Amino acid sequence: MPSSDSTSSPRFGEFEFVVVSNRLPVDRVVDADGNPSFRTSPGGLVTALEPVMREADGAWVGWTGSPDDEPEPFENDGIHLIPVPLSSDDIELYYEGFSNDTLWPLYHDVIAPPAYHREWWERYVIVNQRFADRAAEISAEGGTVWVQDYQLQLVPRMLREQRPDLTIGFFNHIPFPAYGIYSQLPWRTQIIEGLLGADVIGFQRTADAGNFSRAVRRLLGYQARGTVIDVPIEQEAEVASAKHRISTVGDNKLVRTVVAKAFPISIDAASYEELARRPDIQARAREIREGLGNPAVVMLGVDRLDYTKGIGHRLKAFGELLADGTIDVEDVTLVQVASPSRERVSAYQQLRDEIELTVGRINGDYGTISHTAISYLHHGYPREEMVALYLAADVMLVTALRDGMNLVAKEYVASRFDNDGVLVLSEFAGASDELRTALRVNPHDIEGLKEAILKAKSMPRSERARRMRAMRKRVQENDVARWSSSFLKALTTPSHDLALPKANGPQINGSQSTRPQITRAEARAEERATEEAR
Ligand SMILES: O=P(O)(O)OC[C@H]1O[C@H](O[C@H]2O[C@H](CO)[C@@H](O)[C@H](O)[C@H]2O)[C@H](O)[C@@H](O)[C@@H]1O
Ligand SMILES: O=c1ccn([C@@H]2O[C@H](COP(=O)(O)OP(=O)(O)O)[C@@H](O)[C@H]2O)c(=O)[nH]1
Repeated sequence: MPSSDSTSSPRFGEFEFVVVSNRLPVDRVVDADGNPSFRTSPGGLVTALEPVMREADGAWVGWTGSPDDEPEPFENDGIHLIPVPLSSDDIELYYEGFSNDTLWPLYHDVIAPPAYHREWWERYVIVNQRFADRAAEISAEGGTVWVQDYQLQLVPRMLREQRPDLTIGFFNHIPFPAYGIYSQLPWRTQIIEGLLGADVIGFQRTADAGNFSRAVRRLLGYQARGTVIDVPIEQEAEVASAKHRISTVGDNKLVRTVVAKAFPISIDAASYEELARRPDIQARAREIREGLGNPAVVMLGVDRLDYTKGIGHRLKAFGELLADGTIDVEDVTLVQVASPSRERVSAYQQLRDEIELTVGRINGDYGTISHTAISYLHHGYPREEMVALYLAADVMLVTALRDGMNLVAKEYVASRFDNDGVLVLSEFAGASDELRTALRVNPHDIEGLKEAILKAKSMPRSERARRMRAMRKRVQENDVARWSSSFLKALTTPSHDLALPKANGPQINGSQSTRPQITRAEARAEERATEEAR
């Protein structure tokens, strides 16, 4: 595999295409003799990027998931994996602290209070620099780097400072909050500046992209019209190396154009359908129902045990329906998978206690010897078991209070090749922008949630099929391969071709500027559309 030799300090690495994410897409496996090794984990992102990776001989930079682990770069399934070490202190301060106890609650509309600690921020900067240095070291001249998610928001700028020759993309998998919330962050300007190092910044929803552009206008005063933001040039080198994104505005001032736009992520829909059609998985789905005592209706929730997922609201609605006798424990069972997550962060420990107390109470109050109201599973399951659960479930409950996308909703739809099953979907999950024929709910409205659960339970077959067909079409058409290809296309397309109408712009180097002009009315219309999408 290509490697950079530190003794000769090459200016450029050899990889034309590099993905950078907090975690590498690998699982640690230990063989019979106790020897550890890594196996590529079959996530959607890997599936989507595998063909691009192979074609471009790409590399993936990230953490292996274990503290103080620094294996040599290795190759797996045609992907070069470049580990970045994180010490126990880094994990505590950068990952559990700043990423998951500051940014995560802040970006999810302060459902839980974010904690602001200068020590966490300082480590976030140090660790981001480590990821940026590694990516800078291995990227080929003029290559493309795609940075993933909120843990690494400073990487784009850090990378550009070292390597202005690179084309840099960033995708934010979680929401970007409204300015009134975002502005709490003591380091709000540094984060925005970090992100603006990218050429294209992708968000899950149009509303997220709008929130980001407004934050840029408020904090930095840069022009942000439509999906294009003008960023003043800082380095001469940028002008030569990023020609297709350089433009002039106002008094012949040079700017670099940055696109901030929605690219809703998806799943490898075909692979879910393939699994769902397998006889052994269908047999497992029947076995699951039998194991539950063959209730007339099986409801399902699948979430990381996270306060953003609205598990408590779902349990409250379900418990009240049992309490008022509208549903009967003999007829309806709720299976709740709550996979362990971020277990050292106190908000997550507290949530686990609350949820498990509630489940225990509901089961104690309404369960019978032969029927349990809630089958609660604090485990993570492999994909085959997930699909069996999706097939076994008459009703899928996704009641997130705020969620970037929620892939579970899309996986349920992709698995239901029988055009059956009802999806109850929170309007606060990114998926609700696309899955318009789901039963959409506001999870804070417990009465509304109860009504939706009852409606789902008794929905006629023809209506279930009509709604499911429309959602399946959407998920099949907009799968994860489309997501990655549309993002990468945006990254290599001049910004004016992406979003804005053509107009007569100023001249640069004797040629037409790449920066088109839009009228005030067009800018206002774009703002209105963004507000409406929210
Ligand atoms: O790595 P962890 O701390 O264990 O957390 C798991 C991942 O959770 C987040 O997922 C988000 O991305 C999904 C795909 O785009 C999206 O559907 C979901 O709504 C988001 O919450 C997180 O963004 C990842 O970085 C974590 O690895
Ligand atoms: O026991 C489990 C629970 C969840 N998942 C997967 O974890 C992902 C969860 O993604 P989502 O976007 O719904 O939420 P996130 O956890 O990323 O916030 C989905 O692909 C699920 O199939 C899984 O493989 N096993």
